[in-house]
Amino acid sequence: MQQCGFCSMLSGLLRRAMCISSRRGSSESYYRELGDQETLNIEDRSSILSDDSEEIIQEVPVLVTRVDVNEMRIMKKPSVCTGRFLTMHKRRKKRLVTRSLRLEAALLDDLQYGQVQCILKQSVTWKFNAFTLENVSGGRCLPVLCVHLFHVYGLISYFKLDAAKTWRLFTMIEEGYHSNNPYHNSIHAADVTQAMHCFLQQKQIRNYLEPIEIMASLLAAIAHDMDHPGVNQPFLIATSNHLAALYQNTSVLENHHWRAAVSCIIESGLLEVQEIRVKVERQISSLILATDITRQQEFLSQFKTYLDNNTLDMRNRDHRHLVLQIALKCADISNPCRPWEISRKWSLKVCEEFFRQGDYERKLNLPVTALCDRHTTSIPKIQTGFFKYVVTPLITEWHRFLQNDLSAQMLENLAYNQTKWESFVVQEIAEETKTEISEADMVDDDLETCSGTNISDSQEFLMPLRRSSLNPVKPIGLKEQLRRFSVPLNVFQDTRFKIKERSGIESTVGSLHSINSQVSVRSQIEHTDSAEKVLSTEKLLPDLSIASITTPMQATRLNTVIKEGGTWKLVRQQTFPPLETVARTHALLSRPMHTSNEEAIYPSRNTTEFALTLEERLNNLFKGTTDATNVGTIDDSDSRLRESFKLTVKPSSGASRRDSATVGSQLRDNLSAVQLSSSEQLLRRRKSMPNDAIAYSPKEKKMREIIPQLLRRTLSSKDCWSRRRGSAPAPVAPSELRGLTSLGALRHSVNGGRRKPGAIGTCQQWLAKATYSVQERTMQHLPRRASLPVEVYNTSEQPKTNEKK
Ligand SMILES: Nc1ncnc2c1ncn2[C@@H]1O[C@@H]2COP(=O)(O)O[C@H]2[C@H]1O
Ligand SMILES: [Zn+2]
Repeated sequence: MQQCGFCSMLSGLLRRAMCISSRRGSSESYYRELGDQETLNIEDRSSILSDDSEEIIQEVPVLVTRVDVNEMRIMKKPSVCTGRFLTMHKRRKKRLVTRSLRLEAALLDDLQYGQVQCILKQSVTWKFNAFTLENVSGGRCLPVLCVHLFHVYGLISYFKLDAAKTWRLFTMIEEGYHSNNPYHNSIHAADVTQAMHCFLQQKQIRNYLEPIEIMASLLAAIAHDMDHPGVNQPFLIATSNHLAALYQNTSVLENHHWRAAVSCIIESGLLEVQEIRVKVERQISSLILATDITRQQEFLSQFKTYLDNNTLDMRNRDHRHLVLQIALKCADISNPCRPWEISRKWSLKVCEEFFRQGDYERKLNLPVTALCDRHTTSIPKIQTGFFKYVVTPLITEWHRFLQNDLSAQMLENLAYNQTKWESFVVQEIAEETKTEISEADMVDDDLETCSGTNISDSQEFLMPLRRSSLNPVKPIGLKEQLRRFSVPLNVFQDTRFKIKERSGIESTVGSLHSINSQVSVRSQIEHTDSAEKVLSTEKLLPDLSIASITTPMQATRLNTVIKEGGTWKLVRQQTFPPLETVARTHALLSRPMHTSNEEAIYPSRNTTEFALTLEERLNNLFKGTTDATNVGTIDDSDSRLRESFKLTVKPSSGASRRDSATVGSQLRDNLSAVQLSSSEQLLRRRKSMPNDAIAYSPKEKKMREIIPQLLRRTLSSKDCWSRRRGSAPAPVAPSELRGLTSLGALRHSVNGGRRKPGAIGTCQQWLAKATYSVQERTMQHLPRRASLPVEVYNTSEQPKTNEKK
């Protein structure tokens, strides 16, 4: 149908504006243009637009953004232009009411169709760059890639999928990713999906797969990290996140990812045929569960056995499934195998996420996970370890299976990237040695200065060391800031990291963004650290994305998976600040001398009150019986949880004091163990203060005698010095000092009082080392922070804790 000049201009404008509504959250519009049935059935109300007002042209952005449909009905005369296009744009216009083009004018051009197509053409090559697709698709790389792949495989036509529903599903999954995660966001999902696509294209796999397996594999890759909170499983357990309770501390994240995926599939209504849906869901679940990196050894040895014995038969469904599991695992950790430019970007992002977790742990007074401690480890060190112990063993086997150009390319890139990071480690060590030598000189000076003073004054003896190493002077330049992140200088001296503006710390490529965030996170942390002597609850809230993992909408969706048709409700739970457990409250009440931020925050909370609240919450949680769905484990767990809840939640819980204390209170225990009644004064006391101004208890006196001796011994033995990055080595206190030094150790992670982990030889050992502090915490049965898991588990059958990632 021919359109008048005005109409074509208007339609052009509105067509472009429609990109906005499809940008985030309005899943259907993008795909409506493909003409699904629902769209074509729409009542034609083209009459709301007329062709007679010139001023409408200038006002279009305003009309589109501000005027609602009713107003427009009144304003406009019947239009002479009718037809499909106008029908569509009227529907879209509704959605646009809430958007402001003036605020987001740039979005008009954000979907660059030509460029998107160009990048999508590369989606079968290993050099594919998900970041580029993200840029040219206006931040929508995941659904754009997925729709493309579903077309490439002919899945839409084979399964007769509704195009709008398909788009909707991908949008829902995309929204399920936390865009504020540096690493676990929808770009990572797109990257893994593309890697999976590359693997599925290999003849050893492609020739044997059934369409349903292809669809399940792609969907599993797309959704494999859905709703990832940006922290690992041990963190969720330690902070008693509701998901840890829900999934019984076992593959918590993976369990959550697959359930989130299935809930989206159900809600999108994409797979209407029950039989297909059930099959797909089952496969997705098994594939996503296999991505639990702590289970790598298990899968790898199984795969190895087949390869060693040459018994892998791709005509066998189970064998095929194992290969798909391995493929997804490889895809998930394939970023080290990408070309250096892309790989480096992922490395920075994943480490940034780790370091953020470390910052949260520090803020929460939890032991800082070794891998996440920006003060004691570095990006190159993390990368070399991960590449060597986790990626290489898996990709080597994968190459043994594929034996083709793709796998050879992956291994080649991996080796190259590993060499790069190793060279940075070498430079880092050289830098460190230089710094240590110069700082050791300073320490010598300090010691000389101290030599005339009373050596028995342990606090003063500690002061110069702690001052220099733990409270470094605020950096001024970027170089210094980066140095303190333990990243070798030359990583950033690379032209890619050149700074355009000193103040803005802008880089020539986006990769510096992550470094900037590190810098900003770090400086933020430092700022708050120094600003708050006493942590308040609000300040403890580290990040909304973690605090509120599972948004109300997602929770509603998940309920359909967890308890289909039941009244069971997964509620959004505020994880931070941790809730007080009954036992914790009891312990606090029984020690009125101790003050904590929790006490300050909840002064009126008493045991019974809290128990009731908790009971109410749990009753809500377990209310109603349910139909068994495909998630039987949860059904089983419900009754167990309910039972154990009855057993454990009693107002006067007899839990031991140690069990009930938080890490924070352990610090207080340490202090009280040496009866430092005036500990705060002691910590602040300066040399100038006369010694006899404080009356020491016998224990404290003893400590004051022992500490200098131990310190002297420690300082004279270089071996005992922990290697701190970029500052004077701080003494590692022997076990006798544990009580006191844990104050500094836990807070500042100066390897304080920890055993030196043994040599690393396997993936498991590396992972164990990486999450060392968490393991230590688990092994010592240090108290978990308050909230659900503590109450709901029967201590006699405490579930096995999986160290995840
Ligand atoms: N380049 C990397 N360096 C260190 N760890 C990584 C890297 N890439 C992936 N990982 C970890 O490996 C895990 C694989 O599963 P996830 O994607 O859930 O989370 C990933 C990270 O924790
Ligand atoms: Zn992942």
